[in-house]
Amino acid sequence: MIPSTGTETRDDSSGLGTDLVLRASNVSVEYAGSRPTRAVREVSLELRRGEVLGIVGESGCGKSTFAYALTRMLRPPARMTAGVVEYYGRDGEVIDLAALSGDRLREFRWNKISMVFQSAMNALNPVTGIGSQMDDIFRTHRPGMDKAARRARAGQLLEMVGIDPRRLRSFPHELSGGMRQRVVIAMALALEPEIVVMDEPTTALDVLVQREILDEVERLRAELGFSVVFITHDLALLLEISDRLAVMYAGQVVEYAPAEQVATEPLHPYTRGLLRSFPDLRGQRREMHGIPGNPPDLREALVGCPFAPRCESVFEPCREITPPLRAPAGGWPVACHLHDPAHDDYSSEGGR
Ligand SMILES: Nc1ncnc2c1ncn2[C@@H]1O[C@H](COP(=O)(O)OP(=O)(O)OP(=O)(O)O)[C@@H](O)[C@H]1O
Repeated sequence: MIPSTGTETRDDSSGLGTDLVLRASNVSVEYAGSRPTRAVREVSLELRRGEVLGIVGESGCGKSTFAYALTRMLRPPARMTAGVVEYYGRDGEVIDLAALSGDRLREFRWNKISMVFQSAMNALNPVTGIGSQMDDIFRTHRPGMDKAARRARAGQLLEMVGIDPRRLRSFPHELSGGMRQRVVIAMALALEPEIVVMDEPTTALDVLVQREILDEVERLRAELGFSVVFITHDLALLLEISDRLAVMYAGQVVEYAPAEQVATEPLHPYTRGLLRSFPDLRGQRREMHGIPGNPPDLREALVGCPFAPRCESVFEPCREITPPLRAPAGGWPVACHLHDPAHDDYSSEGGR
């Protein structure tokens, strides 16, 4: 067991603590089948109190599967085949999520960690009013609350995400997509969790609504102090909202760094490719170049660097040796031979 971090300090004035709240160590997930899909491969990430950790990568690189593993929501045929996910409480308690089941797991999920998915419609029950869905959360998890208190709190939560509390009487189909997603966010925050995992929460919405909701999430995070794991394929967006960023490719983390470092000096050729694939949100126009080719089939055994077939800087070791995620001197973790001093001879010969 990893020791508790209860002695670490916290800077409450900035709202961004330095202590851990969640740690994934060497997590691997497989989808069973005649040829199993190794969707997540030995991923280790840490989430600190109050921070936004962004996870980015193209479709199919394992982001959602990892999010499900973090929240103990994997369902067969998915199975966590290795690794540990641990929650670090404020009081120094450490909980291995694998040890939770039944009521304890349900309780943990709403009280400590909650999840917001891309499709609000899937998260809401279409035949039940918003008010009664919110009421259910309190009835289940706060049995001491009476009806009036539950109703007042539900109204307060809607107001918090910018929705008129009279909407408690509405059904999901009577709300716009943006409003539904706000309702889902309000529900995720209902029990004041310490961690909110958001998987493409605004992708289905138009750009203006997306912007409003992201501003709202940022405001709430500053106010309530929860941590966010934010998953998307949109790197430009993540650079704006994240403190740190993990870039995933083929089930692995290939770069893990503070967002401003990724924005200004990305190390991995894949990260550089992603940066070139999106327009700059700060208004600078630049030509967009997608990354040619496709991510590998995760049912195949991968030899060497999984990005090598698409990499503009590929050199000798890449096709044979899988680069480990390692921080070069003065740098941050990156899985690329270009940044491994052992290969300096090759990489200086034009690899970059
Ligand atoms: N239910 C499933 N059964 C089998 N394989 C699956 C299942 N769900 C996902 N996969 C596979 O797992 C791999 C990772 O998928 P995952 O959805 O986690 O990636 P992602 O990065 O979140 O992509 P997206 O952005 O499209 O959601 C892919 O190869 C995908 O085909």
